[in-house]
Amino acid sequence: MFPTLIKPLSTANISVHSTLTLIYEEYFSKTGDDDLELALALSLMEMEDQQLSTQHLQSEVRTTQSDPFRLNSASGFTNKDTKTKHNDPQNNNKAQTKQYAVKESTNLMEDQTSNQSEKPKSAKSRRKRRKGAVSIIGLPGSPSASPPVLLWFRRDLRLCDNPALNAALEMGAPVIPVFIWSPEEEEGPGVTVAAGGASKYWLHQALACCCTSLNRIGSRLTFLEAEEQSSLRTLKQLVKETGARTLLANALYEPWLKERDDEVVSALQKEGVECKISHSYCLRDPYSVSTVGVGLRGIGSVSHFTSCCKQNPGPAIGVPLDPPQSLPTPACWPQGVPLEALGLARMPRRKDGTIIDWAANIRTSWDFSEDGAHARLDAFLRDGVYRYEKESGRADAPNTSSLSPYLHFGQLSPRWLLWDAKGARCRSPKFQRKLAWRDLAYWQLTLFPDLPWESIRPPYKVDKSLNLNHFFEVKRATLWSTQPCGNTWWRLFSLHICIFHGSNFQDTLVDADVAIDAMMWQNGGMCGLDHWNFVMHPVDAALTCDPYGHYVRKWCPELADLPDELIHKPWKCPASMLRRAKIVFGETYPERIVVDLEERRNQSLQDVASVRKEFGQFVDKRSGCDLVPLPPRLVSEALGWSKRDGEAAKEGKQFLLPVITRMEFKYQRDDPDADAASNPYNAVLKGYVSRKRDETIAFLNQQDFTASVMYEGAQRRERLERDYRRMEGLPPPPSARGRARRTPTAKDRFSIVPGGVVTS
Ligand SMILES: Cc1cc2nc3c(=O)[nH]c(=O)nc-3n(C[C@H](O)[C@H](O)[C@H](O)COP(=O)(O)OP(=O)(O)OC[C@H]3O[C@@H](n4cnc5c(N)ncnc54)[C@H](O)[C@@H]3O)c2cc1C
Repeated sequence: MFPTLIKPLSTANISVHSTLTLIYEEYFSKTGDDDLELALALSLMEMEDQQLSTQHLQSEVRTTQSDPFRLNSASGFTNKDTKTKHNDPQNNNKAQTKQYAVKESTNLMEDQTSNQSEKPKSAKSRRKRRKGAVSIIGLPGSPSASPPVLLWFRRDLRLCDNPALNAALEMGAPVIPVFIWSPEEEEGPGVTVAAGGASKYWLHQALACCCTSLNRIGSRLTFLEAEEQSSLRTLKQLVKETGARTLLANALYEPWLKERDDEVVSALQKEGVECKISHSYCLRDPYSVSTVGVGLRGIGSVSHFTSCCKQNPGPAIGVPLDPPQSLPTPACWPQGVPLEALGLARMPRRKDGTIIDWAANIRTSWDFSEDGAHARLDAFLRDGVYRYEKESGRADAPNTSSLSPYLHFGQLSPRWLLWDAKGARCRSPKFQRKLAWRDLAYWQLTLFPDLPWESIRPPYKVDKSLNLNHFFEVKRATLWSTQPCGNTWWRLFSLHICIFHGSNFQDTLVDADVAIDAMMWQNGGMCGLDHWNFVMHPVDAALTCDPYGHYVRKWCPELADLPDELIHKPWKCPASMLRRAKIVFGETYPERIVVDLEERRNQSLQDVASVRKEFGQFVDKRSGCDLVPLPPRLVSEALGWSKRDGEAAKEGKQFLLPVITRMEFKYQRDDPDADAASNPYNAVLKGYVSRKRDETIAFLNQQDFTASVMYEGAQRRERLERDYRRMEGLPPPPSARGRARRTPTAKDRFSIVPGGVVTS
C-alpha cells in the first residue's frame, strides 16, 4: 500500500516522494530484522503539513534508528482519520476536535453542564496532541523476542480510544489479544440477564468485527471458553502456554466482575505476572466517585451525582486515543476455538431441520462494527441531535442516537462520544447529560450490588410470583427490536408489573445492560433511590410518543387500520370500525389492561400508603421520607471515617438515610384512605394532555424566578439603605409589611428532603 499512499507526493513534493521511495526500495531489498524503522518514514502527518524538509526527515530517520521501536504518533493515525478529515465537513470538524484537543483536565460536570466552546485551534496544539499519544509500531507478522503481553478484551471491543490496547503498544512487546467467554461469571450471584439472547447475538457479531479490525492491523483475536467457568484458570493456562509476563485489560464495574478481576490480578501477580487494569468503560470510575463535600441530600438524582463529580473531580477524563496502525505479533499464537464454538449466536432448529432465524431483524438493522458505531454517531450528530432536546421521547422517529449497544459492548467509548458531542455543530446538553445517567447507573450498582434483584427501599419489596399475563402481552411489542427502546417507551409499561419481571425484557434487548436496566426499573417501580414526580398516562403519553400511530402500526399490525386519533385507544372505536379493521377484543387483540385509570391510581397510592404504614421503621417520622439502609462506603464518607471504621460499620449498625420521596406518598401517609383526586400532590400524569399543564408550570416557574430575582434586588437595596442610615445615625427605615415570603416555610414540609444526617 505504501507506494499508493505516497503517490500524491509525486506531484506535490517530488523531493520527499523520491526520498520515501528510496527508503521503501531499500527496505524491500534488505532482509534484516532492524528494518522496523521504515514505519518512521510514514510520518505522513508531518508531510501533510508541508513542514518536513528532506533534511529534517533524514535526521528523524537517524534518531529513530537508535530507537527503532519509538515512533511519533503521527504514524499511529489510521486511514479512517485521514479520510474523514478530508471528505466530510462535519467529520472534518469532528476530527479536528479530537486532534486539536488540548484541555485534558475536563471533569464530567464541566462536560455536562458547560456550554463553552472547546474547539481547539492551533496547529501547535494539534502536534502536542499527537505527540501525547506515542505509539509503538510492530509490522504485521514481525515477531519480537520479548515475552508477549496478554490483552484481555471484554466489553471494550474497539481499537479507537482503548487505553489497554495503547498500554500494550507502549510496552513494545508482542501482543496477544484474547477473549474469554465465561457466562456464569457474567451473570453474577443474583438473577440477571447479563447475557440474554439478543445481546449474546450482538456480542457474537461484535467479536467477529473486532477480529477483522485486528486482522487489518496484522493481529488476531483468540477466542477461548473459560475452563470450568473460571477466567482465572484460563488465564493461568494462557500465561503458561505463551510465557506472557503482563496482562492488560480495561476495567468492568459490575461488583461481581470487579471481584473476579481483583482475584485474577492478585493470583497472577503472585505468579510474577504484571497486571494493569485501565479505566474507560464510564466517564468516571464509579468506585472513585465520592459524596464528600456534597452530602447525601438528593442522592439518586443526576444533579446530586454530577455535583459529586464536580466536587471530587478525580483524574481528568482526558482526550480520546487514536487507534493503532499495527500491532506487534508473537512468534506463535495460543490455541483458541472458533468463534462459533462459543455458542453466542445459536439458532434453534425446527423438527424438519430448518433453522429458526430469530435474529434476522437484528442483522438487517445494524452494522455491528466499530465503524458502524462511528457512522451512527456521525449521522446522529449531523441530524438527530437537532431534535433531541425536545423530541427524544418520540417512538416513531429516530431522534435518539441508538448507540446503546455500541456503548455497552465498548465498540464506542463514552469519552469518544462525549468529545464528538461537544465538538458537534449542534450541541445537546440533554444528550450529554445521558452519559451522566449512564455513569450514575454504574455508581449505584457499585453502591448497591443487589440493585438488579433487590429493592433499594425495603418496604417496597414485593412478591415476585405475580401474575405475568400483562407482562407477556406487552413483551410482544418490540421483541428483538431493531432500535433501542427510548426512556419514554419503557415507562409506558408501568402496569403494576413487578420490576424484577420487567427486567426479563433484557433477553430481547441488544443493549441489555445490568446497571442501567436495574436503576431504571427500580426508579420506574418507585423502589429505587430517585422518585420521579410524574406518572405516564397510558393514552396521552402514547399520543406524545407516537402522534400519528406509525410505531403502533409497525409493531402491532392488528391495529393498523384504525385512524390516528383512535389507534392508541381502540376500545373507543365504534363497533363498525372495529369490524372493518377485523378487531375482536379477547381474540384478535387482547382486552384492555387498565380500564379505570382513576381507580388504578387510587389503588396504587393506597398500596404505597399501606406498605409504608406496615414498615414504619423505614419512614422518617419527621419528614415523611422513605429511609434507605446506607452502604458502608457512603456511611464512611458521610462521617469522614477511615476505611477501618467503615468496615466496623459494615458489621455493626445499620444506617438509615431519608431519601427523595414523592410528595403524594408523604401526604398519603397522614391520610391513607384519601383518594388520588383529593391528594393535592397527585403526580402529574405525563402525556399529550398534560403537556399544556407542564408548559403552564414552566411559565409559572419562570415568573417565580424573575420575581425572586427582583425580590433579592429589593432586599439588597433595603440592606444598603439600612446600613447607610445606621452610619449616618438616622432612624431605621419603616419596616416592610404585607410582603410575600419566598423562602420555604414549615407549611411546605412535603417539599423538603432532610439531607446528610445519618440516623442509626
Ligand atoms: C425501564 C428501563 C429499562 C432500561 N434498560 C436499559 C438497558 O438495558 N440498557 C440500556 O442501554 N439502556 C436502558 N434504558 C435506558 C434508555 O432507555 C436507553 O439507554 C436508551 O433508550 C437507548 O437508546 P439510545 O442509545 O438511542 O439513547 P440516547 O437517548 O441517544 O442516549 C445515549 C446513551 O446514553 C445512555 N442513556 C440514555 N438514557 C439513559 C438512562 N435513562 N439511564 C442510563 N443511561 C442512559 C445510554 O448509554 C444511551 O445509549 C432503560 C430505560 C428504562 C426506563
